[in-house]
Amino acid sequence: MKPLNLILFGPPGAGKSTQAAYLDKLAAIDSISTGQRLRQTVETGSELGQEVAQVMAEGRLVDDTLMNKLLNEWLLGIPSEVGVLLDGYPRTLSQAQSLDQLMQTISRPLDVVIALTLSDEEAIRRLSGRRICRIKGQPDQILHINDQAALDDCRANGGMLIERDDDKPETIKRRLAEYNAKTEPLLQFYGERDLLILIDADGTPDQVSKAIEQALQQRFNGA
Ligand SMILES: Nc1ncnc2c1ncn2[C@@H]1O[C@H](COP(=O)(O)OP(=O)(O)O)[C@@H](O)[C@H]1O
Repeated sequence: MKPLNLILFGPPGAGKSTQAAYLDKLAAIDSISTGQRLRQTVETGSELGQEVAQVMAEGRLVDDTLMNKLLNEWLLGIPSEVGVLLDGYPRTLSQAQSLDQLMQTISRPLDVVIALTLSDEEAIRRLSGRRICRIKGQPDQILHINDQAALDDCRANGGMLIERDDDKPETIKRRLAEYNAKTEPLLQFYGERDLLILIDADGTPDQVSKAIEQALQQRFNGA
């Protein structure tokens, strides 16, 4: 498949990071996961990191001006011959407008927007039981506390189980509310330009990946 420039939308818990990792392998794409990059900024302990940590822990959105500036830097860091997948950006109309401008300036047109859809109930179930298994020297694995085999496997490999600061019940509600109020309206913004593909995310990661792959094949290879 040709290098694509795409946006992956979806409410918290829809499985954006899991699908981004899958799409990374499918095509020549580098992904920018804003949540992940912001958490790295927090880990540096810098002044900016401390500010961001507070906003994230409350489930609010980081300020648009700052986000737009960071995104510009991150996007410019991606070689022009590979595509880009944006996971977690844009999240507001101001961010979408800023992205349009930047993509035009650097001649990197947006090819498609994939929106994962999931009910609030299922998102809450997933997020409140979500844990990260961290094993030294390996990429983080996401698992659910109901998955005993995955928990045992993580412990047996010397992994540490971590709950994200923003996966607390009150914060989850706030994040979903932010998504529904500020981000979901962007679907119309992209739908009007005929860039939007909706994918039901209420399935296993494999089922969702297959649905995405099929939709992309149909759109770009006419399969
Ligand atoms: N584009 C963005 N604009 C503003 N805040 C953002 C953006 N991307 C990430 N964040 C911050 O990082 C948090 C975590 O984002 P992310 O890891 O994508 O999780 P999720 O989408 O599951 O809530 C958000 O709740 C928000 O505080």
